[in-house]
Amino acid sequence: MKSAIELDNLSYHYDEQAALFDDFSLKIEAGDWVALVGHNGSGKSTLAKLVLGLLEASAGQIKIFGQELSEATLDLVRGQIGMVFQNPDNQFVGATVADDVAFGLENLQVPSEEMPAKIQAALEQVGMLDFADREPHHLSGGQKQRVALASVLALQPKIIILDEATAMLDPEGRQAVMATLQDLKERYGQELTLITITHDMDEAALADRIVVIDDGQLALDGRPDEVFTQGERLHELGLDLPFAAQLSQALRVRPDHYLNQEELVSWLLNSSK
Ligand SMILES: Nc1ncnc2c1ncn2[C@@H]1O[C@H](COP(=O)(O)OP(=O)(O)OP(=O)(O)O)[C@@H](O)[C@H]1O
Repeated sequence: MKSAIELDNLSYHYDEQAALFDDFSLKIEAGDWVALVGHNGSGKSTLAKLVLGLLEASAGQIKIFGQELSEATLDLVRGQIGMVFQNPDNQFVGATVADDVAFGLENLQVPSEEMPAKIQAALEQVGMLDFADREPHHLSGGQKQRVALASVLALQPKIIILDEATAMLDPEGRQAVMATLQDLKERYGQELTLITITHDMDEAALADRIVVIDDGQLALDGRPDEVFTQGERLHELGLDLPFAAQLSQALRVRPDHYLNQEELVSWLLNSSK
């Protein structure tokens, strides 16, 4: 099976600046949920923009499902990738939630009789169907991001990139967006590749794989349990451990083993019996 995203020996630098990426390679397999983490300015958003063809690499290749990204394939490649950004308020064009989801479909010239079903399906998948006739600007931050996700889902992308999509949300909104992503992964399985760019390690813990970038270099790469047993290295990279891992370390529960929240709760319940 072809990788969803393959970056081969990529180089990129902004204007007169030194190279941000120099001979950078990374493969993301279809159906994976990858959390891309790293301190401020490490290159995460730049990487997303390169993948979308919004920036052009000075050397190397980008392949999306085996298709090389070039001027000729740009539209095709972009059609397979949906993007949700940080600021929920900058993503709305429609007067109502339904209009907003319709906008992308209109751009794709989807016949008008097919639209209501597609809009309904997309809003249902993010739990926002009851809000179809509301004005987007009157929703909470978490609801706005779920609508932004519905607008992307309606276009049936194979890859969705969320660039710090929960950074401006309160804990409840963040939780709702993450639960929606978990539902989507369950629903679509191998058909959907998710990339979440985040500073929140509790969010990163939900992914199948965590890729840590440090000044354009691949610093760590592995499953959450592999990455979170390297607390000191993460600290050097300007990152924290998830809360459950911090607590289990403080309690000295299996120091060489990463416990997720459920495992920690079960350990605490057992040890108090
Ligand atoms: N348009 C630009 N022009 C010049 N330099 C830029 C531009 N955009 C980003 N940079 C620089 O490139 C580097 C990587 O930025 P990027 O936004 O990719 O990092 P990031 O990991 O997404 O950061 P953050 O976590 O703060 O969002 C930073 O040093 C940044 O200052």
